[in-house]
Amino acid sequence: MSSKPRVAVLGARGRMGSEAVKAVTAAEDMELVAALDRDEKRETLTEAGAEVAVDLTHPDAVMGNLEFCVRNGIHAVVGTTGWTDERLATVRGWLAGSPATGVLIAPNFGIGAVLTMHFARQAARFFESVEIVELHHPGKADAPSGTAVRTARIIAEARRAAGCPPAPDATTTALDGARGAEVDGVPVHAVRLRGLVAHQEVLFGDEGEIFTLRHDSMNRGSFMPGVLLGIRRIGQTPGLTVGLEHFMDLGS
Ligand SMILES: NC(=O)C1=CN([C@@H]2O[C@H](COP(=O)(O)OP(=O)(O)OC[C@H]3O[C@@H](n4cnc5c(N)ncnc54)[C@H](OP(=O)(O)O)[C@@H]3O)[C@@H](O)[C@H]2O)C=CC1
Ligand SMILES: O=C(O)C1=N[C@H](C(=O)O)C[C@H](O)C1
Repeated sequence: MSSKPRVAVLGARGRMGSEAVKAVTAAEDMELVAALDRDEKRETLTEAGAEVAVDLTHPDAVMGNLEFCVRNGIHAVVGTTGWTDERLATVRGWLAGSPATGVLIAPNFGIGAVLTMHFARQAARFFESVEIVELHHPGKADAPSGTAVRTARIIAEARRAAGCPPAPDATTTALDGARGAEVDGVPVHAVRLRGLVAHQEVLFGDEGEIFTLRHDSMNRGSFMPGVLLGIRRIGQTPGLTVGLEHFMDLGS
């Protein structure tokens, strides 16, 4: 990769993409060479000589974009949501055919959001109960958020490893959705409200105490240090990396 990575943004007219265009343009150690949105052809990436593509599009679009990038040896920094184990396995398969290429999938670029997940992993085994509430702007396409799904999986994995029993819940009758969506055994509640940007609470409870981890992104600029970190590191990180924490030297 060049000493100044040549960067393209996909989804460049969107809420996140337009911020990323500004952030990459303002960063002195990288160069914006393409800004693509819906209906613009992916070949622009190769024509522009892009070395890193930042995908901030839509769950329906991201797989096609990534296949193109990996096939052409373009590293990818992905914020777009909609990830399942099957999708991740497909990306790993593409990368097997292009072993020098790196793909970072970051459920959340917010440094505080990554720390929330890190601390949630540590707290998970100490409390009987855990639930997640994520709160977002009403323009969001997917529910629950990718961050909430990832947080729930991290918590569930830590609780399984520690041999924790399921959280107590005496509910026998409920309206559909009243107890949220169950992600790996963790209830996740999604709020969509005008005025919000991106927020999450992880609630841990035990006899006589509640422990709450909360993160608030007040604007989309809050995600940009994480996006730039991903661009700076992905060229030296071949293969699939899931989660920005792997670039943050957090230790255990
Ligand atoms: N990881 C993180 O930290 C964050 C991740 N996100 C995620 O990023 C994604 C984008 O979010 P947001 O910016 O709010 O969404 P927006 O809808 O504002 O932006 C998405 C942009 O991508 C465009 N687009 C849709 N399909 C394609 C395509 N096939 N090729 C190129 N561009 C396309 C859209 O065009 P059109 O409007 O015409 O559909 C739009 O301009 C979501 O999945 C969201 O959850 C968001 C915030 C932070
Ligand atoms: O769509 C959003 O806005 C966000 N999407 C990501 C998610 O689904 O977790 C990250 C952040 O929550 C903002």
